[in-house]
Amino acid sequence: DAAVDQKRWTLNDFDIGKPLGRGKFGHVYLAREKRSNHIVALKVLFKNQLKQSQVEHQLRREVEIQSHLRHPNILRLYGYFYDQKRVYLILEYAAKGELYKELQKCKYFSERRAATYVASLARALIYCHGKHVIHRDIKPENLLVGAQGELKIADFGWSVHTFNRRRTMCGTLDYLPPEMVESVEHDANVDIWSLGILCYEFLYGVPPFEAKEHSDTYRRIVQVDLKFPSRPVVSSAAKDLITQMLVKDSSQRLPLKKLLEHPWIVQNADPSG
Ligand SMILES: Nc1ncnc(NCCc2cnc(NC(=O)Nc3cccc(C(F)(F)F)c3)s2)c1Br
Repeated sequence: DAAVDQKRWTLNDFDIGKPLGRGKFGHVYLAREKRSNHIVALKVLFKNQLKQSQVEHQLRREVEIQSHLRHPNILRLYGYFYDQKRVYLILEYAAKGELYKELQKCKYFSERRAATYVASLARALIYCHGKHVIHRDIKPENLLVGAQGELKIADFGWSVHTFNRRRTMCGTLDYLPPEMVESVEHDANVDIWSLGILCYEFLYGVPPFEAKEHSDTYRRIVQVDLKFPSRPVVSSAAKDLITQMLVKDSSQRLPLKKLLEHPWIVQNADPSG
């Protein structure tokens, strides 16, 4: 493992395979490291785009944060290298791809599948918070699925160490808690809010505060305008958990450790995760 971290990688060390997906800043390819035959995902980022968006510091922070994280539900970032025009991230390959595509395909998940995902995300976030790392960008687009169907949190491009909380606005509005939307001080409890949003979206197929206009989404978030549709039918235990997570006062949100003891999780989550 040390070899992986310290080695100076170049593109010649890899055979490049099929494209896996395209992100805002560049494409991801399947790749095989020639010496070890180890299969990885290679994310290619263009330096001029990173410069234009002034996110180089975020990328450095992501690489730094990810190099200390080891958890079955967190996608590994093995290392990085760069050439004249590009930066390459060497990532763990998630064989079953992007979760949001799965959610689009089956509209919403069963309560057992949703609870299993939420429990494994809670365990990954407990691990991150234990290392003073908050992800801040938990949403379906940043979740991947491993070969055994296990969930992997990816893309720590917006994560921070809690001692230097930032107020920059992040990605889509839907997952942001009131304190970030109102851009006041925020802490690890922001990830509890986003996990609550995710749990709702896993069960209903749409995030709870979705609206046509940004301004309407903003208002619904800060007012915590939480409504549960009559279809699909969802258990009251699930609604109770979501209601305990989507609380405006971040200190009153259900702690992640308590989430793992909630009846809906205990009765529905597959312990193997
Ligand atoms: N099947 C698959 N198996 C493995 N991976 C896959 N896709 C890549 C998932 C990612 C993991 N980590 C990432 N990190 C970043 O993208 N970081 C990033 C990018 C631009 C700017 C910045 C910043 F500069 F703004 F921070 C930070 S993308 C797929 Br599909």
